[in-house]
Amino acid sequence: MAEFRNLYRHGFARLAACTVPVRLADPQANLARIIEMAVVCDGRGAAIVTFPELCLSGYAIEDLHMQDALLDAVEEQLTDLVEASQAWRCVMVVGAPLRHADRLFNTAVIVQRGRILGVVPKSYLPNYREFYEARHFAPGIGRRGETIRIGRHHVPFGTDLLFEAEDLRGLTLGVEICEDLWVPQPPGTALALAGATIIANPSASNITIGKSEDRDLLCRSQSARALCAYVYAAAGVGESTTDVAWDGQVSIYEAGRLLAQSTRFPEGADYVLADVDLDLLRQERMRMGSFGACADANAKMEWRRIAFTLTPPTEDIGLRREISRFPFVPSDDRRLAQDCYEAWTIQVSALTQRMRASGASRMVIGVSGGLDSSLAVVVAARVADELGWGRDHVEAYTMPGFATGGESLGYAHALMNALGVSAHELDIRPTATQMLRTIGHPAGDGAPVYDITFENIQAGLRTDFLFRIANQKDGLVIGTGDLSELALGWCTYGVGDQMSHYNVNAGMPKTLIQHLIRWLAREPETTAAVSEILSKIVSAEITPELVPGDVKGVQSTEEKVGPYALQDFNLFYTLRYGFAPSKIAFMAEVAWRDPAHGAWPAHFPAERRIAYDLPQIRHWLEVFIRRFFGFSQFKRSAMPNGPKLSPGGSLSPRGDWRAPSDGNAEVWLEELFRNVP
Ligand SMILES: Nc1ncnc2c1ncn2[C@@H]1O[C@H](COP(=O)(O)OP(=O)(O)OC[C@H]2O[C@@H]([n+]3cccc(C(=O)O)c3)[C@H](O)[C@@H]2O)[C@@H](O)[C@H]1O
Ligand SMILES: Nc1ncnc2c1ncn2[C@@H]1O[C@H](COP(=O)(O)OP(=O)(O)OP(=O)(O)O)[C@@H](O)[C@H]1O
Ligand SMILES: NC(=O)CC[C@H](N)C(=O)O
Repeated sequence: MAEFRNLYRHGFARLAACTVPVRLADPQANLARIIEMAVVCDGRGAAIVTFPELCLSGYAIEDLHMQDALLDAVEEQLTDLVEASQAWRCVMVVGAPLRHADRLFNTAVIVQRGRILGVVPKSYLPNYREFYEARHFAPGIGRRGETIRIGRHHVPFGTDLLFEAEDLRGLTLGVEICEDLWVPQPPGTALALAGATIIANPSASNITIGKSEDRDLLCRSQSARALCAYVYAAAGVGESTTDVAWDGQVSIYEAGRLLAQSTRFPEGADYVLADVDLDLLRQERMRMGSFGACADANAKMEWRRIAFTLTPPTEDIGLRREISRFPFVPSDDRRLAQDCYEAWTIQVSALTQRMRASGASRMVIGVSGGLDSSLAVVVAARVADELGWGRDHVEAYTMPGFATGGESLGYAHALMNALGVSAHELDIRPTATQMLRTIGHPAGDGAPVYDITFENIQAGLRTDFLFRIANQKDGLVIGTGDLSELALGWCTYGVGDQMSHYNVNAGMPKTLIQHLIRWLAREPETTAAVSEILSKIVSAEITPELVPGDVKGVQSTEEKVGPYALQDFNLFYTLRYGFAPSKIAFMAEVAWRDPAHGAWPAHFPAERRIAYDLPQIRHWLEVFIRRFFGFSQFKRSAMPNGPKLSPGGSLSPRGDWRAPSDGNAEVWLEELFRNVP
């Protein structure tokens, strides 16, 4: 179990960004601080530990950089660092001034397990405003394929170095130094295109008002554009304040997302750790063919790939990374409100366009009193407003069947009335009974045989009625099935709720629908009557109501297909990143095992803040795999049009997800059974 819970086993790698107090021009004192930090970070299981620019000598020491006594001392201390590093697994990136080819370079020295793996010189030297680096250093740009001597070590030197872990898929390190990130074409871009997944930036970036935001923008955008992890370690305490000041901020980013950041102006040494997802980076690069095309266009350059063996930890060392319980739903209140607004606006604008373009004059919709059709009818009412139609152009039908509860029926009527749409009740039972009898089904004569045929006849007749009413009234049938149901195949195919003329909910995961309805209920534009009924609907149990309740209580959808919270989690990581089931299970356990850990989305009811343990996670993931890969693709391959909503993906065969309708789930099940205890 400890092995299963090890982050390295699931494609994560722990990175550290450190700032250490420097003593100006005192490499021995500085090495002592660096070693203290390395011991801490290595002990916490870090694979790569990045220190600030020129931290062995101090950055802001001006012409002292040209003193042989200092430069000799730097080399001596580096030799000591190499010795000390035999005790650790981590790769260290340490800033040092080094002499080479009759010049002085501002470099990063990459050290691991008693070996200097290479030395990367700073490509671009700032020599403007408060910076005078060109007075001391030679630019590293264009220096490739060289060897530098440090004490008795002869090691690769240049901007052409990539450091690759032989025993951890996807861990390739590239290094650039401070100003390198400020230029239009940072060396890190070429490094990433050549395969670096992690860019380390040892930096000495003095602080001025507002500069921390500028750095954040640069790091974040570089990590997004180059699809990499970006580690930024700035110099802080002890740097000379002769003319400037330092804030020692260290940060770790991944593909546009800030993973960890220290507070600024620490009093001494400080560090952050974050676990980056190497699978996510690899998957994103593989998926976005444009990344590969850009790499090909830059393929002229030659690279030296320095291999090293990491021997990552194998025990449970936790996961230093926030995994949201609801990947489709942000926890942050403002972000969630913004996402709900956007989802709602996308639905309204998409359906408005389709109504305009089709020439139809009405929307026909089945309203059950459940979540999906409630959202869809509210959208339809708003579309009627947008089109200047009057809400009577929304032909809403509630169609009680054999299992419709009084509560749902009441909600359906209340919602239709509160919205002011054309409200109808159409009892499908006589037709359904007739059909059951005609095909010789025992339920036609009242026998309690509640099988799939019994269920689907009801779902099918509702659809049949809606389509014929649409013909009769010049309307389009508005579909209600959501993304989560499509993922699970939880709908009745063809002659059933799988089909419509346009499905406004096709891109909407169930976990987001609940929040969107809560958000709509709170919106100032929503009338009190609509708001009240929406609040009731969102609190009710999710059920298709196709099987009479007196047989087995309310027919609970989640008892059958699993909690939507988990199934949306499974869907997100399967669809967006193609992660293996064992990795999804590992992440789900981190997210779900402790209700007290991590943020819940705002307004999420306290009584629903529950935990799932690994056996439950494994069980429902198996159900997901069987339904998603093994069963339901034929329903998606034939699905009607509807807008993509979430960056997590859509399931349209014309959009994010194409798959064979006659596939199977073997490879995923086998991986799950083999790798999840
Ligand atoms: N690969 C494939 N390619 C083409 N056709 C394939 C197929 N695999 C099965 N089929 C056919 O499809 C049939 C199965 O599909 P289907 O007829 O849809 O039926 P099925 O998926 O078995 O049942 C529908 C399920 O969805 C639930 N439901 C229905 C309506 C609404 C909601 C809701 O909560 O919103 C839930 C309902 O409770 C029931 O459990 C098979 O019997 C077979 O005839
Ligand atoms: N009693 C009903 N009256 C009218 N339409 C219904 C009724 N029951 C189901 N439908 C239609 O079939 C769709 C699927 O229904 P079902 O209730 O089985 O699942 P659901 O996904 O939970 O949807 P909802 O949350 O809208 O109930 C509904 O969205 C609705 O359009
Ligand atoms: N050390 C450096 O390269 C600092 C330059 C960088 N542009 C900064 O302003 O922080």
